[in-house]
Amino acid sequence: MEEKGLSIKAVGITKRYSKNKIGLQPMSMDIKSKSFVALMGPSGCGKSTLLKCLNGDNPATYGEVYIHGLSLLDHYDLVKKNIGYVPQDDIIHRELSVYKTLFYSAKLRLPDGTSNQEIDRRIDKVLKSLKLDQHDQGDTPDQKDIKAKKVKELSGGQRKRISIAVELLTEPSILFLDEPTSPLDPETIDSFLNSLKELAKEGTTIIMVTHKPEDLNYVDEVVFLGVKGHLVFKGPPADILKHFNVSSIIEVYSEMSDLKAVKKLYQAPSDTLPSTDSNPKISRSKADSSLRQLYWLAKRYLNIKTNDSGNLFLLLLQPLIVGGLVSLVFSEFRIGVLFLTVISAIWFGVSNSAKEIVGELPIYKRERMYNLNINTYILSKLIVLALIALLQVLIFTTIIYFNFSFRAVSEFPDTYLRPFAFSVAFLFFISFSASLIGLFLSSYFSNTEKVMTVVPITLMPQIMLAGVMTKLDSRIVEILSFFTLGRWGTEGFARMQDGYFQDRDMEPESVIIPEFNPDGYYKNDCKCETSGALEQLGLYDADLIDKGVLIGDVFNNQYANLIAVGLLSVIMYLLIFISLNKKDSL
Ligand SMILES: Nc1ncnc2c1ncn2[C@@H]1O[C@H](COP(=O)(O)OP(=O)(O)OP(=O)(O)O)[C@@H](O)[C@H]1O
Repeated sequence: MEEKGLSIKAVGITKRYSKNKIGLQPMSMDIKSKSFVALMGPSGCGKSTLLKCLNGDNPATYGEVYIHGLSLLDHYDLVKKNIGYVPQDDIIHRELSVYKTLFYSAKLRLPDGTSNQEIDRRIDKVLKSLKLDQHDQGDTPDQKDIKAKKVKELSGGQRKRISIAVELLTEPSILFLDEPTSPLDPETIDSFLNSLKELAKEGTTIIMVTHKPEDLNYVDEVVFLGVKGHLVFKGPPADILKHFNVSSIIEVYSEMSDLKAVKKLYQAPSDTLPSTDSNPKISRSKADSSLRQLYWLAKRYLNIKTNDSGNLFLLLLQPLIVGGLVSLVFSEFRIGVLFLTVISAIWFGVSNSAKEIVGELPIYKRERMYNLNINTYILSKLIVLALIALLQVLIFTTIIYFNFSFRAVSEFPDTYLRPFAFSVAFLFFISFSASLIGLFLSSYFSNTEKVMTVVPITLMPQIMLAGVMTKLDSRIVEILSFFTLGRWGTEGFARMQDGYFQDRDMEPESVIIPEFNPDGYYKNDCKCETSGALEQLGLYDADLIDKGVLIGDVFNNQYANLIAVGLLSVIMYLLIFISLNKKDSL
């Protein structure tokens, strides 16, 4: 299949989406090395679909694509590093500086052991080749070098070029660009397309989706698709008007939006189709070195978080506000304080993580195509989110601890949140586990709005099934509560508080959180045995234990709570993995 001078050979490729929806009609094409190709056609005709079939992002249902003579499906792990791809969305983080964006991408993509000097050399080279090393017009000499600017300070066109620069760092032999000129003004388009033209001359084959007729002045070839994924033209730009017998590209667009006209000009493949069997999914190899990748992913993520100082400030303000409110609302230490402490820890975890994957989905997908390992990606998120959760829980617990040690229940002066270090550790575990819930939502849904709609729905059961609002007295409700952190967290935290006092052999009347009724607190002489925090939760319906639905003794210890939270975390981790894995190839 090796054919000299060819970068891409597509043989009888066809794309069908689910429900047999047509993506591409059968087509074949050869794309020569070092050529600059424009891919055009009316909206929705299948340009992005063709691009994704050629680069492996979403492979063809039937037919074969060969990259430098190697089958894309059979040798994906070999050929993927020759491919650069910038989808329609930017594939860079807005909070990082341009230099850090390129530096981390190089660390994540280039082979282990590439020196920092080599990385700097490549960064300078790609910035120069995309003409990003020059100051903007009107810049004063003391204005920031582009490398020091944050991505969010750049114009749309500059951002697009930085996305391309990320791809060029690995010196790919083929570059796929999906509508790179859309956000550019005419003057910038000229310098941008000239720089792509030079890149092609130097050896990079470029396939670029575009809607702009002017872009044809810069390319060597045009591939034109008509509606419903029909190939209708492939040739030099100078021939296109003659081929369609029209006087402007706009007329080509209007003709090729009509299915009848399209069918007349459709270029069906002449080659024998290699197979009519459905293509298998592309298999992706593991990362080069998972530990090294984990280090750079976590470092980049931490850098993104610390660079976004406004958001970091709000994250740390949360425990101050919520802790302050709990202190304000409760005049004494009651079961409600324990409950709200646990619910706050859950809230911190879920809200910190809910946007973290969905918000960078195009970046994740692109890096996954290249060499990203799903486990290292999830772990890198968890490391940084754990750090944030620890800080939040520490601030929150400190507020609760000091406030209620001053304002313990008047008749029971020993009653306030303790022991401090264990409380922080336990709440951190709950918050960390809640981060996994947030990450799961973030990995499952395809946009941030959906995730934010679902977050409150996820939190409600944590509140309702914790056994504080009401006794869990039906079998189904009790069983449902097993799947919430609210239940295991509140119960475990209550048990920890009770245990502390029991271990200290304190006077019975100082048992933590005396039960409150409208006439005051139960005193030792009438109700001391049921005055523990755990007893006040509506959990463990004795009836259900009698009937054998619950195994009372097994659940009745602190470890059971920790194990339950641990198990929920493992389930959540697996769900995140499955959701991310499903995004690989649609
Ligand atoms: N993942 C998908 N599942 C189902 N249908 C899809 C999917 N992606 C694209 N399509 C459909 O395939 C057709 C071609 O879409 P595609 O995005 O390739 O067109 P396009 O020419 O790139 O459009 P535009 O110029 O608007 O970007 C459209 O009808 C689109 O709705």
